Formats: sequence, C-alpha cells, structure tokens
Amino acid sequence: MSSARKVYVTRLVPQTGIDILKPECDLSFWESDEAIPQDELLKNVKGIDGLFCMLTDNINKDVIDAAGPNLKVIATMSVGYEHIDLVECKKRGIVVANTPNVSTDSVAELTVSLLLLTSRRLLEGVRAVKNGEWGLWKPMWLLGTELTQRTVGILGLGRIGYGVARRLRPFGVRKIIYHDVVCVSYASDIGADFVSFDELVKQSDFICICCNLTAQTRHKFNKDAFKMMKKSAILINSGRGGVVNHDDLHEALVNGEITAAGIDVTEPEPLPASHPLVSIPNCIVLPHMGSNTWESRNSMSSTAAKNILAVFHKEKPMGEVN
Ligand SMILES: O=C(O)C(=O)CO
Repeated sequence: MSSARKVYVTRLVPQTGIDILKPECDLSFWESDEAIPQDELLKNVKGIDGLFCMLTDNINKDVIDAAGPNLKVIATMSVGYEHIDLVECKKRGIVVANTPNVSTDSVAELTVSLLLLTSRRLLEGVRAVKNGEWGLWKPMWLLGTELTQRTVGILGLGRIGYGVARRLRPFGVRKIIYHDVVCVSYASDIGADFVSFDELVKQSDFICICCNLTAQTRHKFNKDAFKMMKKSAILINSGRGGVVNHDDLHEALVNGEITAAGIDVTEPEPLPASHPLVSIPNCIVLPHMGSNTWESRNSMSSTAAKNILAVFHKEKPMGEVN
C-alpha cells in the first residue's frame, strides 16, 4: 500500500507544478480547464492531505469537512485567497498558502496596458477601423488623455501597486499618491506620498486599484467615491471586482461623473455580456487576464506545488497566509 500523500488538483494546471508533486504524492485532478462544480469538489476531496485549488473554487467549511482530518494544506494557485475560509482552516490547523511575487510583473504590466488602452481610447479606434468609420484625419476625433504631468493614485501599494507605480514614473507623471492600510517604507523609492482615501479619489487623474478584497475594501468605490472624483478621472481595476460597486460605476460613467474605466476584474465573474458596463464606450472590460502569461502561470503552478510539499516536509511555505 502506498504511503504517498494524497493531493487533489482542482483543474488542469501547468506541468511545472505537477512535475514537482508527482514524485512524492498520489495526485488526482479535475481534468478540465473549466472550474470544478461544487458537488464534484465535495466528492473528490475526501481523504486528501493537500488541496491544490484555484481562485474560482469556493473552499468553504463544507469542503473542508468533506476533505476530513488528514487535510494539512490548501495551496491556491493565486495571490487572492478570499475564496478560502481562513477562520475554519485556522481552527483545524490547516495551512493556507498563496502564490505571491510570481504574478507581480504580469499584473503590473496588464494594469499599465489597461490604463493606456483606456486613457488613449485605443479600442474605440480599433472598432472604428473595423466598422469603416475611419475617414480623413480629424483634429477633434477620439481624443484621449496623457499621463505626462498627471497625478496617479494607487489603492494598495503592495507588490503589484508598487510595480505599477514604478512602471508609470518614466511616463513623466507629476505625482504618485497612494492609500493603503499602512504607510509602506518603499513608497519613497518611487516618490509616492501616502494620503487618505478621500484625498486619493479627489486628487487623482488616474486611479489604479491594486488591493485585494477585504471587508475594508469591499465597495470602496461607490456613489460617494465617484462623486468626489474629478470628472476627467480614469479608474483602472486589476485588484478585485468587489472593490467597486458596479451599478454605481455604470451610473458615474453614464452621467459623466468620471471619464472612463478599465476593469480586468468584476463582480460577478464572469460579467455577463448583457451587463450595461460591457456596452458603454467609455468602459473597457477584460476577462480577468492579469496573470495570463506563460511565465506567471508556470511559476504560479510550481509555487503552489512547492507550498504543498513545504507543509508536508514541516517547512514554512513561501506564501503562507494564515
Ligand atoms: O492570482 C490572483 O489572485 C489572480 O487574480 C490571478 O490573476
């Protein structure tokens, strides 16, 4: 009888992680690129020692109960871990680990791309060409906004927020301000000043949401926040959809309270194609693509795998969150 630890992987994931786990573990998978239904998850976790999961999996008390007392580690192949019941894990001594660092560059690059895509109205240009609406050069057509001499506000100056700020500096922005739960020491490296949330929304020409979703950040961008923002402001969200109240965002965009938004994360996900934000020209909605690079996904898979083995070997995983 094999004494290998049982690990369940809730999706087809890059081979990098599998190669790490295979020699030591008894692996089973949800053999699909699509999310595992909750009833299948409940069935398949029985008796496992480790769970390798995704940000789309709802790892609640029922799943932890179904897994049973052998479960020692839940490794999510994501930075975000709001889908895991941390309180329940703590009660039972289950280690929860995420994949910090390895998607910092990909998400920061995506955030800057989305900002430029939105501020320069590039998709409207692409659409106009496709629709045969490109006439002779016009001085007043599809005008956007430059980053030069503007104030950029960042909500959440963690690794990704810092990566965004660092990438935006060379564009000649005038000022970078940020708001977070604490002042961070490395903010001075990029000349970023800590401000209150209200000052962040009032002063910024561009706001990048780079924080995670917590009780404190849920719907932080709501009617009140949009009313405080500049009419010319552009909002970018690559953190979590739940930080923004989407009905209020739609109203702010339609009523001209802010100029435009680019969002890579939404609430819910997927955002239905019929959602009003999808069809207005001043909102770009991407399908949560922040870490969609070969580099990040390979590293996310190997990091999640190493986190599992670390716990089995009684070592500290790289991304322990509880
Ligand atoms: O890692 C995460 O938390 C993601 O959102 C994937 O990009």
